[in-house]
Amino acid sequence: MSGNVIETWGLSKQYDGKGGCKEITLQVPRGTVFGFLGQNGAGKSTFVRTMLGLLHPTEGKATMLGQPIGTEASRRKVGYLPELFRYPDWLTGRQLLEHHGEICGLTRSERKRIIHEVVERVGLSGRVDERIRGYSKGMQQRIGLACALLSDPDLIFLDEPTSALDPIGRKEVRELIAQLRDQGKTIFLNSHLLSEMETVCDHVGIIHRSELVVHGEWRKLSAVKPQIEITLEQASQNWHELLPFVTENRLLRDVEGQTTWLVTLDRDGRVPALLEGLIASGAAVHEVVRKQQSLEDVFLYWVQQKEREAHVANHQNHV
Ligand SMILES: Nc1ncnc2c1ncn2[C@@H]1O[C@H](COP(=O)(O)OP(=O)(O)OP(=O)(O)O)[C@@H](O)[C@H]1O
Repeated sequence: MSGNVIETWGLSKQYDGKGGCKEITLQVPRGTVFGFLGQNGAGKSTFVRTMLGLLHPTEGKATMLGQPIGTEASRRKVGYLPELFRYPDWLTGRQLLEHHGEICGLTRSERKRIIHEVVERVGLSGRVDERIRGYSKGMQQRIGLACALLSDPDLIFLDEPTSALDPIGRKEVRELIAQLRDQGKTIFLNSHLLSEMETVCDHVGIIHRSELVVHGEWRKLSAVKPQIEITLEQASQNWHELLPFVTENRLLRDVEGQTTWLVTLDRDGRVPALLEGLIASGAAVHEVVRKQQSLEDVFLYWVQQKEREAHVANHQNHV
């Protein structure tokens, strides 16, 4: 098996030729937390459900843990927490886990040990013998997470795992995800909460209008549009016009003769030329700070890029 736990080649699942996900070619490396990002209706759930064999692809192929999707072997070491799944609420948390454990093929003694462990892990100790009917949304999400972990999976799909949790619960789930990754597990995470994804994900894939726009280590993807915060004195009014690689500039502060600008460069590696150009124009450079882009910046950049490409293609088709 390669170092990738998920590999897809032109995988599509469309509904009457529309929507869903289209021609997705993607690799998810083992031992990573992979964030799958997209707006509502972008195609995230369709992709996950197709990988899990719950939907049949309309085109392309894919493997999970080295096995073709749709087979029992591909799902054997996979856990899945669907978004806001409704569990039979007359059961207690423990009864639900017992049922899931049986389905996973765990023996009675394995169930006893593993249920104890996962309940501790998801922070439900002391509440597991209560009926699910009385659980808050956050507790229901925790019991769902416990179900997803029962079979000690190597690959875990979590669909919006923290949407119903309070800030402390979210932090606990982030820590749990990091622990699972440290044990060598791979976590495939669907979430709209980009600020949360940013702290926990190493790799991301961005899906827009059913198509994968880009995927990889998100901090490398952020290098596409470097931004610098720079503080100057005696800068000429039009300093940025003299430097063609400065694609955008915004005055952030003007304090006691020093102006601070947010400068966007056309590509990486331009900072020495920026400084040379500024000094040659007579400006004194007081401070240069590289701005780390947020995952939201990265997401918006790629989605807007995709929209621009679609607009140009549409325009050309109409000429
Ligand atoms: N059963 C279906 N029949 C027809 N169209 C569908 C079906 N399921 C999803 N779609 C369409 O496919 C597209 C992708 O939907 P999907 O649920 O995969 O998106 P998503 O990214 O998971 O959205 P969300 O974040 O809102 O859950 C949408 O346009 C949706 O309307």
